[in-house]
Amino acid sequence: VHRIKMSRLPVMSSKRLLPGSSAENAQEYAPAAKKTRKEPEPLKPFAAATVIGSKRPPAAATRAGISKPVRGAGAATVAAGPSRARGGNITQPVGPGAKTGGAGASKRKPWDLKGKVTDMEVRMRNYQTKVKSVNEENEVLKGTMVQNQTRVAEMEKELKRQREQIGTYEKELQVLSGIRDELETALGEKTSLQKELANLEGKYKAMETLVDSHVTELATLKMKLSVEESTSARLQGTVREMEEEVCSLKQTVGEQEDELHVREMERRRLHNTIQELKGNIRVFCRVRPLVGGGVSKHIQLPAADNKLITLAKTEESHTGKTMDTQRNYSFSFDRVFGPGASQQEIFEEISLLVQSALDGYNVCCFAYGQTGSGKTYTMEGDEFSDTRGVIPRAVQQIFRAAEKLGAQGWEFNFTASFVEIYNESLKDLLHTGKRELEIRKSTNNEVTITNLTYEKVTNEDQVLGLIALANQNRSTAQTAQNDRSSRSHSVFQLDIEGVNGGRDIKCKSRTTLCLVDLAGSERMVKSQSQGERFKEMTAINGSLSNLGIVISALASKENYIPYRNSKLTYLLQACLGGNSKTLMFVNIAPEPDSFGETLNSLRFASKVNDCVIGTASANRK
Ligand SMILES: Nc1ncnc2c1ncn2[C@@H]1O[C@H](COP(=O)(O)OP(=O)(O)OP(=O)(O)O)[C@@H](O)[C@H]1O
Repeated sequence: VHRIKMSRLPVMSSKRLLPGSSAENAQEYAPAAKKTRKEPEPLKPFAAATVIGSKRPPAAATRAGISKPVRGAGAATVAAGPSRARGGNITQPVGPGAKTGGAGASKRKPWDLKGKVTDMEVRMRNYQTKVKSVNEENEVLKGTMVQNQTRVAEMEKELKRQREQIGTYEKELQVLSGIRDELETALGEKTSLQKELANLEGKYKAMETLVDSHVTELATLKMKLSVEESTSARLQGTVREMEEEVCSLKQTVGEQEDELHVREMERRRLHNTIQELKGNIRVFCRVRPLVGGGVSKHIQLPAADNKLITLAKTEESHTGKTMDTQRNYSFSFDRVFGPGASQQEIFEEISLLVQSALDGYNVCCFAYGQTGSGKTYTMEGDEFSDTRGVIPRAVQQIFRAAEKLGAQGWEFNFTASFVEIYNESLKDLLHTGKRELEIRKSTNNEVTITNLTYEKVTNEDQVLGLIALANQNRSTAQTAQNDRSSRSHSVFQLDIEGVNGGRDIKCKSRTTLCLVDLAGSERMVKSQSQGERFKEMTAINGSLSNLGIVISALASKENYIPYRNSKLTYLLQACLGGNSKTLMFVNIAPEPDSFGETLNSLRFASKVNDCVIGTASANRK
């Protein structure tokens, strides 16, 4: 308030004051008037502070100056008023004094120079005091400035340190950011691991449940086991008893096996004796039924005897004066089968002979007779079980008997072959291509054919398959040449090799079961036979008559047996010798117009029947 009043004073006084003094007053107070309108300068407060409390510590003033310079200045300026007011002789004379002085100056008489000088001296002293105070303020400010400069230097140092610190922090921050990234990755991993853990925990729980159930099961099983163990202990006792029993039974079985073997050997001996008594070559006669049914008048088969057959022929009187005469031709064979005999009946008679093949004897069975007399039917038969012929039945019997003998320690190997002899040349019926076949005789008198298929067989079905193949190959050849099968011999051979290694005596046998379907035996009618037919007939007749010759040579124990005169006898020599059992079927056609051929066949068969070929001995080593 005082300052405002003071600032207005020079303005008012300028109009009133004398030119000389008013200029000084104007210079003195004009800045003060400006100061009230302008913002206070920064250093003012310090001056004011120094004036108000010069005894106050400079630090407080410094702090005030640094922190709030503008406001402080304001406060200091306001505070300066009273201090000046309290200054006594400055304010009093300037305020009221101004009024007074002004009034005094204006009231001083122009001549009152002394008064004016006094006023001027008062003013002068005021100014001096003010200058002194300003100088003191200046000194304080200088000190403060030095302090501030030191402070600024410190601050700069601090700033620099802070910056370095910031740099360090930034680096640390970078490191920390890296660590943060790692942490984030680790966190991600942690999350996935937590999930996995949760999953595993679930599984673990499931496993625990499973384990619990297994533990329960185990407990149950343990209980069962203990029960079983006690049962087992009981059973072990029983087993021991049974083992002892089995031991004694084994001993008994061994003894019985030995006995069985002795009996088996005895059976074989007796079987052979029976065969010998029956003759090593036997002839069965079989009469085919008439094609249209009915009974044949010229063939008589006495009902009481199944060994006789009589052919009756009525001869007309040439002159007509005498009665017609009847000639009977009677033949006796080991067995005669009438037209009603079944395939089964036929086989029963020869099954004993087939058994001989397993007992170590060569066996040969062949069918002789004119074309259409029933040779193929007898040997092969039809494919149905009831009408099956000798070959399939013999094969079945052989394999069944071999299986039974297997229980007594016998092991058998079988080899099958099927060959056709046509026009004195050989054909492999188990092979479709053409091959050069040659009959060879080894040093140990074994007869083999070079290039022939010898098929290893282990069961009946395999053999039947081979027979079917042979028939197929034979019928193919038949289509090329009419009625070829009637004009060729077919020879089925089953080589049997048996070993009994289980006993002290090693029994080994090698035999052949030979089943032959001969060519038609009808004689050659010279006028009708020409070219190929003539050649065929010559070959057939030659081989069949040589068969007869060989058999009678064997019967009369001649030194030389002409086996090599025909392929048939050469091939069958092992089965026709003294070491074999031979069965011949003579097949008869019942038609009257076959009378001549029938008589011829029966005569041939009768000759064979009369032969007694030496005693056969088993092929055992
Ligand atoms: N005992 C029989 N019972 C019924 N039918 C038979 C009998 N014997 C033969 N036959 C029939 O007579 C016909 C001629 O028989 P088969 O073919 O066996 O004579 P084959 O002597 O073998 O003649 P080939 O010399 O031409 O071969 C055939 O149809 C056959 O089925």
